[in-house]
Amino acid sequence: MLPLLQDVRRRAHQVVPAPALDYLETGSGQEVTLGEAEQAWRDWRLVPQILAGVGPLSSISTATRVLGDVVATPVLAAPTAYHRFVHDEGELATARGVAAAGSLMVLSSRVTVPLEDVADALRAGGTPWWWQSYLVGERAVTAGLAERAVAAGATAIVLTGDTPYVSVRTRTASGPVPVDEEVLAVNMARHVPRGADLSTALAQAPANLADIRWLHELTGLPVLVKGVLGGEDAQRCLEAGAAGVVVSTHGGRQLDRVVASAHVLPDVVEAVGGAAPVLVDGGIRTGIDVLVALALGADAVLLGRPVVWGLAAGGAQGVGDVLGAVTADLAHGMGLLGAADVAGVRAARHRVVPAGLRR
Ligand SMILES: Cc1cc2nc3c(=O)[nH]c(=O)nc-3n(C[C@H](O)[C@H](O)[C@H](O)COP(=O)(O)O)c2cc1C
Ligand SMILES: CCCCC(=O)C(=O)O
Repeated sequence: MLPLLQDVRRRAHQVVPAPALDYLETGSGQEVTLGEAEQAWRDWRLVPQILAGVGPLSSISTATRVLGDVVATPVLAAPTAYHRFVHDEGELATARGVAAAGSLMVLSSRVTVPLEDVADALRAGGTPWWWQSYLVGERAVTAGLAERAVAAGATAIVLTGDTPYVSVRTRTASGPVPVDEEVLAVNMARHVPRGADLSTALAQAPANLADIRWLHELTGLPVLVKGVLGGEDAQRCLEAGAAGVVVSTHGGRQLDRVVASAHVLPDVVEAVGGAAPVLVDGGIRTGIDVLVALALGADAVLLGRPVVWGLAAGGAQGVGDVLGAVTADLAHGMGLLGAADVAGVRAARHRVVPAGLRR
C-alpha cells in the first residue's frame, strides 16, 4: 500500500466509530478473498522497455476515456454505500474530492444525501459520474432512482450483479449493517408506493440478465455489469446488452473464496476481446497495481475502501489526496515502464508476466 494510503487509513481508523469501521473494513466468510486481493496484484511482473523515448515525468499523461467520458486519470471511485457513516458531508465531500482529482465517481444507490445534490457538486467540477443500481423489492424504487440519476446527469448505469442478497459479513455478523432508515429514505423512500411496507419495498432483490436491457431501455444509458469474475460471464452480460463489465469481488464482501480480480482479469479481457470496456477493482492500493491492471488490458480501475478512508480522514481533501497519490504513482510507473500515455501501457500487453521463474 502507498504510504499516503497507509497514513489515511490509520487516521480513518482513529475517527470512524467502531460499528461503521467494522462495516467499512469487513469481508465475508473467512475473509479469504479479502485477504488475497492486494497480494494478487503482486503476482504479476512487468517487463519494461528502456530507452523508449518517454519525456520528463511531467509529460506522462494518465488521461483517458472510459465509455464516452474523458478523465484525467483511470483511477476512479468505486460505488461505496453510506458515506455519512464516516463524514458529516457524506457523498458531497467525496464528489468534490473526485472532482479535484479529475476522476469519475460511481455513485452508490445507497447514497446518504439527495443524489441531485451530489450531481450538482460533480457538475460544478465538470466531473462525469455513473449511477450504481441494485434491484430492490419494489421495482418502482429502482426505476425511480435510475430515472432521477439520468435527469441529474449520470452518463452510465452500473448494475451490480454479485449481490442478489447481502452476504453475511464477518465483522458485522452480530448485527445488521448499521443502516439508519432515515438515511436510506433520503433517496429511496419517495419511490415506495403508497401503502407498501417500507422495509419490504427497499429490501435487496436479485437481478438477472434481462435487467440489463430493462435498465438500458429505462434510462437510455449504457449499462455496465459489476461483479463479473469469468470470461463466460462477461460474454453472457455483453450478449444480454451490457456496454461494459467491471471485474470485481465486491471487495471480498459477497461470496468468499471467489477468485481474485487480479488473477481473473486476463480471462475477462480475452473473452471481451476489445468489444467493450473492462474495468476492475479489489485490493488496488498503489499506482503500480493500476499499471499492472492496465497492462493486463483493463480500461480503468476503481478504488473502494481507500476513497472512504480518505473521506473519513480528511473529507474532500482526503479523497482528492488518495486518488491523486495513486495517480502520481501510476504516472511514475508508466514512465519507468516506457509508456508516455495510457495507450502506451495497453500496448505493453505482452510485457506483463506471472511472477516466478519462466523458461
Ligand atoms: C463500505 C463499502 C460499501 C460498498 N458499497 C457498495 C455499493 O453500494 N454498491 C456496489 O456495487 N459495491 C459496493 N461496494 C464494493 C465496491 O464498489 C468495490 O467493489 C470494492 O470496495 C473494491 O475493493 P477495495 O475496497 O479493495 O478497493 C462497497 C464496498 C465497501 C468497502
Ligand atoms: C445493500 C448493500 C449495501 C452496500 C454494499 O454493497 C456493501 O456493503 O458492500
